[in-house]
Amino acid sequence: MSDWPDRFHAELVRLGVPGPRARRLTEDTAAQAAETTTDPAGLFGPAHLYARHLVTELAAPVGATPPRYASGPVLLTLAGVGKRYRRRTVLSGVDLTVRGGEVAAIVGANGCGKSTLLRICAGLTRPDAGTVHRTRRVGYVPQDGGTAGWLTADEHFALFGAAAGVVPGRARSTGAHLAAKLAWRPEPGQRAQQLSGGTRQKLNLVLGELHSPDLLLLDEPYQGFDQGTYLDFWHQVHAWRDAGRAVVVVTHLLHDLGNVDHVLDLGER
Ligand SMILES: Nc1ncnc2c1ncn2[C@@H]1O[C@H](COP(=O)(O)OP(=O)(O)OP(=O)(O)O)[C@@H](O)[C@H]1O
Repeated sequence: MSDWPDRFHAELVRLGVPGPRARRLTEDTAAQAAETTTDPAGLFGPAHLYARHLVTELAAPVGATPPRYASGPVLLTLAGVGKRYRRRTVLSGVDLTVRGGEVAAIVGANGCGKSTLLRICAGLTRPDAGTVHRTRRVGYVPQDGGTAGWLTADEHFALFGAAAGVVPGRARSTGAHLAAKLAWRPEPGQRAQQLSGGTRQKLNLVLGELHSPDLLLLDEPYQGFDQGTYLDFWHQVHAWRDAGRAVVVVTHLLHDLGNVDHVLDLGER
C-alpha cells in the first residue's frame, strides 16, 4: 500500500512525536520493509497500530505536550453484571466504564469475584445478568499464566503472534522489545518450565501485549516480580495509558491504587 508511510507518519505526529523524529522513524521503517522486500502493511500490520506500538515500546520522545488521552473512546462497559456459580451469587449489579487513556483497578477480598469479573471482561466467562461491551482488540493476562512449559519464549512469541495474524519475525522482534522493557532478555533454547516464576510472569505479560491490544486485562500480573521489575511494570502500564490504551488490573496491593484512575471495589466475599 503506497500511502502506508504517510498514514504511519501522520499517526506518529498525532501521538505527539516531534516532526523530525517522526520523519526519521518513518524512513527507518520503510528501509526495514525494503530490506525484506515486503510491503510495510504486510510486515508491520496497519499503519496506525504500528505507530502506536512504536510510541509505546520505544518510548519515543513526545514533545512539549505528552499524548495523554484525558478521555478517549469508551473501550469497555459493564452494566448491571451478575454471576452465580450454582446457587452462590459471586457478582451482582457491577458497573464499570473504562476509556482509552485510563487505568482501572479491581480490588476486594479473596474470593469476592475479581478474577471472575476480569474473565467476563475478556469474554471468557458469560455473565448471568447485565451487559458487556468491549473493543475488539483485547489482551488478557490470566493470574495462573497461559504458557506451555516445553516451548521457548521465542516459540511462544511466534505462536501467539500467529494467532493474532502477526508474522513470526515481527512477533519475535516485538516479543524481544517488550521483554527488554521488563529487563528480561530471553535465552535462546530455554524452555518456559526452566524460567523462574517472576520471569514466567514477564512472559505472560509480553504475550498479552504482543498484538498491540487497545484494552489490556491483567490479573495480578506482577506476582513474583522483584521491586525493580514491579516499578518497570507500572512504568509500562503508564506508557500504555499514555498511548491511549485502556488497562484493567486486578490487584490486592493498596499502594497500587495511586497509579490508577478508577477503583472498582468488589468488597467482601
Ligand atoms: N468455575 C467456577 N465454578 C465454581 N465456582 C467458581 C468458579 N470460578 C470461581 N468460582 C468461585 O467464585 C468465587 C470467586 O472466585 P474468583 O477467583 O473470581 O475470586 P477472586 O476475588 O479473584 O479471588 P482471589 O483474590 O483469591 O484471587 C470463589 O468462591 C470461587 O471459588
